[in-house]
Amino acid sequence: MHTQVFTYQQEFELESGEILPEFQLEYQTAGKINEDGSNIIWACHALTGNADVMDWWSGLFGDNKIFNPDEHFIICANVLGSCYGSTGPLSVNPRTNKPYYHSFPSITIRDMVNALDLLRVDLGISKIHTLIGGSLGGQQALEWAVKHPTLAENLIIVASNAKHSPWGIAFNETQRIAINADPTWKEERDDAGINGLIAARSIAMLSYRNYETYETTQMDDDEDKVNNFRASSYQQYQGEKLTKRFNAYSYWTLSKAMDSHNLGRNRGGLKEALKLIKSYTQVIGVNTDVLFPVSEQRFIARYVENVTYEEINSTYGHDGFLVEFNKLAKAIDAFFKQKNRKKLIYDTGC
Ligand SMILES: CC(=O)SCCNC(=O)CCNC(=O)[C@H](O)C(C)(C)COP(=O)(O)OP(=O)(O)OC[C@H]1O[C@@H](n2cnc3c(N)ncnc32)[C@H](O)[C@@H]1OP(=O)(O)O
Ligand SMILES: N[C@@H](CCO)C(=O)O
Repeated sequence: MHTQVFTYQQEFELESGEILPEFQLEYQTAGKINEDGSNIIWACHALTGNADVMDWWSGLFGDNKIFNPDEHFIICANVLGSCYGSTGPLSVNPRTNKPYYHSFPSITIRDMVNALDLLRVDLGISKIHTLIGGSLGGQQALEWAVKHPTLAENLIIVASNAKHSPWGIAFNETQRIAINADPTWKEERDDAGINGLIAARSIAMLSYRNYETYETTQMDDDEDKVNNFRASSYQQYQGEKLTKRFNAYSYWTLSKAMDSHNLGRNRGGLKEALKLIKSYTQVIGVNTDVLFPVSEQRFIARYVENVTYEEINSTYGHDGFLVEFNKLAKAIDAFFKQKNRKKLIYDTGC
């Protein structure tokens, strides 16, 4: 994929009323936009993902895959607040010439989408063939489809929700409590709260997987064991692994953004907001997802007008949306082949 950076050199007002003096988004593209601009696939990434969608969603995006650079123009941008080239807490605040660190403002899913939309306009993109996202990425895609009902012809939402749940917020808060308990978190340095982040990711894994996943992958063979269990080293390993590619500030910022997600805010409620979506929509749930349970995807499907709902079976829980490539590809293929689809190509003009 081809990596580029979009810089918005004006003040950017956040939902909170706070101002970012400017921001940048790192994004990656593959393939070429066709003559009538009808082949654009825009992917939105999850919490710790990045713009390289052909890497983390390699079963769906790539040569000979359902979304491929021969047929499509594929684009994915790293979200505002993250740490893969877009403006986030470790970026230098142009007003102080120092990293933002703890002074980085709170951002919401709407702020993320407003930033993505400025990138879209800058690229002269007025219609999207398919807007797709999972988890936090699905929250962005839904928000974008509500904000601009005629932008995307197709909308694919995987393992996501219309409003973040008390259960999801509780998981996120518990992870932030772990970060806050790290004495270094109060400091102003790149790796502040890093041990807290290890604990946070370890806690998060329990919501991304489930009892059966651990039974299947982390059962010890040695029945005589009383210590050093596989499940323990797995939790340690996953926590430490994240610290090699993420920081506690972005983790905090993005988990707070996830908590903020509510399509119905200032729109007369969730049902009214979901009814605004005009895209052909496919909502996909993973049957064992305990973090974004299928009741949340069914709720979305109940109120969006042109919608199909698909549930995939997986032992992976929430992370199923990142690993069950064959099942996802099959479901998406069936969605595109649905009969009686009217041709709906929108053009918003830019
Ligand atoms: C620069 C980058 O890395 S970009 C990455 C972009 N990130 C994303 O896209 C975020 C989304 N991705 C994810 O959340 C994850 O990668 C997933 C869900 C897709 C897959 O999770 P994984 O951690 O790769 O899979 P899984 O849970 O099976 O764990 C496998 C790892 O745990 C290790 N492991 C498994 N069991 C144990 C154990 N008992 N003790 C210690 N380590 C263990 C494996 O050796 C393997 O290590 P590796 O990742 O270094 O190869
Ligand atoms: N494994 C995913 C979980 C959030 O959906 C991630 O790290 O982004």
